[in-house]
Amino acid sequence: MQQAKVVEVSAAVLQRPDGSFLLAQRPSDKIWAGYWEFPGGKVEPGETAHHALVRELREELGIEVKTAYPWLTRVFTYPHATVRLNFFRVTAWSGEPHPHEGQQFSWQHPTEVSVAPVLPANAPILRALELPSLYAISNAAEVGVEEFLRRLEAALLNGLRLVQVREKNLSRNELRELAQRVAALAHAHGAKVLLNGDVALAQEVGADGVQLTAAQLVELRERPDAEWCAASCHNMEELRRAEALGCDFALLSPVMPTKSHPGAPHLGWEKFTAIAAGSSIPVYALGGLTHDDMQTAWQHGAHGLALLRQAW
Ligand SMILES: Nc1nc2c([nH]c(=O)n2[C@H]2C[C@H](O)[C@@H](COP(=O)(O)OP(=O)(O)OP(=O)(O)O)O2)c(=O)[nH]1
Repeated sequence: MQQAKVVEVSAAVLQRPDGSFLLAQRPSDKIWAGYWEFPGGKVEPGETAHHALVRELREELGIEVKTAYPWLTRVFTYPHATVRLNFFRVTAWSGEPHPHEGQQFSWQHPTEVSVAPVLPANAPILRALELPSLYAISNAAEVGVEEFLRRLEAALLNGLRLVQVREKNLSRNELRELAQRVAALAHAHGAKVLLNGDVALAQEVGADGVQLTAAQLVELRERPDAEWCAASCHNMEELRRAEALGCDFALLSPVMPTKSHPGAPHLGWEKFTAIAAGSSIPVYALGGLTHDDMQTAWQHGAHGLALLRQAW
């Protein structure tokens, strides 16, 4: 049987420092006219996805790309074609975007998109944009619960918006109480909380979702019924499982040697990129990293950083 041709497309999430991003309305002479999309277009023969991105933004918006990070790749089958959408986050450019092809533009915020309809392939992309760059993992047993909650509040005041409660050394009752307190505090600051490994307890304490362990990924046949579901991955196979299960995002670790597993093998950035490149879901880099590694993580295809001790 002949394989259907896949059309390569580059699309830009132009992001301003306040987190808003640009959507454009498809012109009346194109398929899916009137639908909202990220600026971009087809990759031409001989071009890389990055070249196509730079060319399309010059032609469509009249801007020059200064900084573009490879982000998500999504294959989607429309009645007219199967497309591979290579999304980049564009965080710096010169010039002011102008509609060179008569399109409407609109700057939107991740949690309150007010234009419709958006191209069908783009719904998970909009959801991914709700995820912040930093994912902080708890270490309450190590520093003490009260001290941890003090540090959590300071971090929330400083803009932290995504937290994982991961405590392997607490009893179930201690964990329940801690998770309830973390969820209450985080929600008061508009942050989300995921609980490691326990879907039922996550629901019970009012967490926003669950962080599946690699072992759970192997066992589960269906995505747990949680608003947010993430997965802890260490290789390509686990990341593919996380995507197939419908997880919203993944952690990929350990990128660098860690204090908790001295001498254990680590991925390094090259292998991290080889695994994360082409992922359809956001991937956070975890293991032996600090706040200073954020840009390096973005350059290697990560959505952001997950930090444990370094977060607090
Ligand atoms: N630009 C863009 N295309 C998207 C997005 N989401 C999505 O499914 N697509 C699909 C719609 C189209 O099938 C394909 C892009 O093709 P296009 O027709 O816009 O490309 P183009 O600007 O190079 O057009 P043309 O000159 O060949 O007419 O990708 C998105 O966010 N941005």
